[in-house]
Amino acid sequence: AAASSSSSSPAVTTAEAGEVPATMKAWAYDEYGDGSVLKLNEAAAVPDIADDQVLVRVAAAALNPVDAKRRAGKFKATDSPLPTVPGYDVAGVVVKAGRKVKGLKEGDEVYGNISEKALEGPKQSGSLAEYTAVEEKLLALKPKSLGFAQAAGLPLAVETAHEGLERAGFSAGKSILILGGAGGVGSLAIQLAKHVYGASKVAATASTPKLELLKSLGADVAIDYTKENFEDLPDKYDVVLDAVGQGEKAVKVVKEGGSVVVLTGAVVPPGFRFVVTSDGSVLEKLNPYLESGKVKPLVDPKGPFAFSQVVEAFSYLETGRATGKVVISPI
Ligand SMILES: NC(=O)C1=CN([C@@H]2O[C@H](COP(=O)(O)OP(=O)(O)OC[C@H]3O[C@@H](n4cnc5c(N)ncnc54)[C@H](OP(=O)(O)O)[C@@H]3O)[C@@H](O)[C@H]2O)C=CC1
Ligand SMILES: CC[C@H]1OC(C)=C(O)C1=O
Repeated sequence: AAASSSSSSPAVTTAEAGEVPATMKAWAYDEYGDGSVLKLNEAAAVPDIADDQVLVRVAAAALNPVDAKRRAGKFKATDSPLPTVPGYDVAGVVVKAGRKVKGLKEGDEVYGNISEKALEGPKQSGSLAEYTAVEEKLLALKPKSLGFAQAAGLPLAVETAHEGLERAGFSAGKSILILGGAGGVGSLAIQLAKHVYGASKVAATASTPKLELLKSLGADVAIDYTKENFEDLPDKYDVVLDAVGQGEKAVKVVKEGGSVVVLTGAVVPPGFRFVVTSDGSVLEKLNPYLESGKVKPLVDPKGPFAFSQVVEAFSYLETGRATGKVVISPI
């Protein structure tokens, strides 16, 4: 399921990129609810760009659980107004640049997580559309060795994994347990911990069919949660990264003075939770690892899903069984 390193032919040519229509196709919902509120709008307004933004012709997008939680109204108190075009992760081509944009130009192939704060005023017009407007600082040039679909599967998940490791003070020689190693965040957290940070030991949990995948990503120990409880095993870790919602169990296996980073669900001391901040400079920092294939995006083999299949793609994501990222491509 690991991404191929070949770059797929872009869905958007630079020539096409030069012509910006007034309307576009976009998936949207005007009320909170389950997947049935999602409708394909054939004539949505192409978003305007601010001075510090670029307009991206979307080639690929990826789904995140936060898209589904947001659509369910879980974050309505701090959400942007309805109607919403969902989608945080984008890969595509710059077709227009605001007058304060310095580092990007028309024709650049870019990728990123378009909402700086995932829960506080996320973009109302997201990446599940033909065009989206994004601040330059949230984007990076797409790694040349990755296709648009592979690149779209990185931003929010890899930024979360990176921020979690940074907030935990993870560093070379430390041990880590990753709860949910086969998911979008977990599959990248294993790779970052092992191949970027130089972990002494990476353990991760998944169900039986995914254990070999965890090892292929860099895990030294793959724990089958359908057969044993990690909290009953003798091993303790410098850091535990919880991408499942097992914060109360996670604290039982952290070493004295260690860190428990919780991405979702209950938090008990010494655990802490954070919400990812989008930052293009993190993608730039990781670029050598991504270009070389030392860190690979994992695109769930059930995809990439066609743009017309977004509802089906969300249904699959919401089973909680996705392996890596659910990607929508081409758009
Ligand atoms: N705080 C923040 O900023 C962020 C929070 N999150 C949250 O983190 C969580 C994970 O996100 P993401 O990785 O994108 O999710 P995914 O949908 O990609 O996770 C799916 C994976 O979870 C695994 N999984 C499910 N249950 C368990 C379990 N009990 N033990 C081990 N693995 C399990 C599945 O493996 P299997 O089939 O083997 O069970 C599957 O491969 C979500 O709740 C998300 O909302 C994500 C990003 C940012
Ligand atoms: C409270 C964590 C929330 O924020 C993101 C980005 C998720 O996926 C969540 O569940």
